[in-house]
Amino acid sequence: MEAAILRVRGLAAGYGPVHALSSVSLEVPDGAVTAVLGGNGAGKSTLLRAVSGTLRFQGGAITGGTIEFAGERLDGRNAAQIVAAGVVQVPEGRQVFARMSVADNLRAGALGARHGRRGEQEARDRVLGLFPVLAERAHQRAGLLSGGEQQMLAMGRALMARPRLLLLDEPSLGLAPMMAARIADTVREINDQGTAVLLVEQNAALALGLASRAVVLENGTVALSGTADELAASDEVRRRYLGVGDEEAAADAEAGIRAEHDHSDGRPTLRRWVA
Ligand SMILES: Nc1ncnc2c1ncn2[C@@H]1O[C@H](COP(=O)(O)OP(=O)(O)OP(=O)(O)O)[C@@H](O)[C@H]1O
Repeated sequence: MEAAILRVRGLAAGYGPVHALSSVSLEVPDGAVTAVLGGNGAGKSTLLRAVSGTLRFQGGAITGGTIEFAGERLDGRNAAQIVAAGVVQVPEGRQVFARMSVADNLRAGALGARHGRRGEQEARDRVLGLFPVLAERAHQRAGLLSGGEQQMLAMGRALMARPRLLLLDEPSLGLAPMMAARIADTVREINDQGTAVLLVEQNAALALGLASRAVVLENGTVALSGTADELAASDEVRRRYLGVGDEEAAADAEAGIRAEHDHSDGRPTLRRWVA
């Protein structure tokens, strides 16, 4: 496994009386895609918000533990400082600036990252290379884009800050399967270009196809962690998150996922997390 770029240790977080995360520890390797799976309310979004410093915008707070990015502590820093450090979140539901043009949304993404004009131009070239449709729609209001295009814009806006780590919250949510597959291809391309990705997804098949490692959150704690192959081979994950009931369907799902990975010996060594 590559060196970790993000290290979360014993993280606890909540919203007033609501304890959303407790004793969460995980490592995100540099340059790879790491997936976070889990059912509704498991704490996935809370984890991303804690890392990006946006928890307080939702009335939440970190109550314990540490978050370290590239050797520096992020917990205690505000959202703008965390963007400047190289971590940018694409929130669930896209949240593009609906009344602003596509071009202005992208411009807004570069604010605060302080990469200079040349850096901004390089970032824009990269974003428009990944999402040519955003160049075609540059002067259109963001609110008029389709759901898939808004997801592309939200990801493009985040990339304008030139993050080293991109946090993606449910990028496939509400999208038709073909558009979800296109978004997945782009996540792979973004990662191939050298950006580490922490991906929260309810679509476990899609997430495990993209990720090299994954964790499963249950009730605010890490229940399982391992390589994507190990998790994809786990009966528990297949039953609960891949929606696979019978053996034939299980084989199909696994074949689809394994096609994305170099599979070595095929023996799962899934680790049940002990906090
Ligand atoms: N802004 C908030 N105020 C109060 N409680 C919240 C808030 N956001 C989330 N919660 C609670 O925190 C817990 C974890 O929620 P979180 O949104 O992190 O889960 P999730 O795994 O992302 O679920 P989903 O897939 O439904 O978004 C849940 O009990 C949820 O009700």
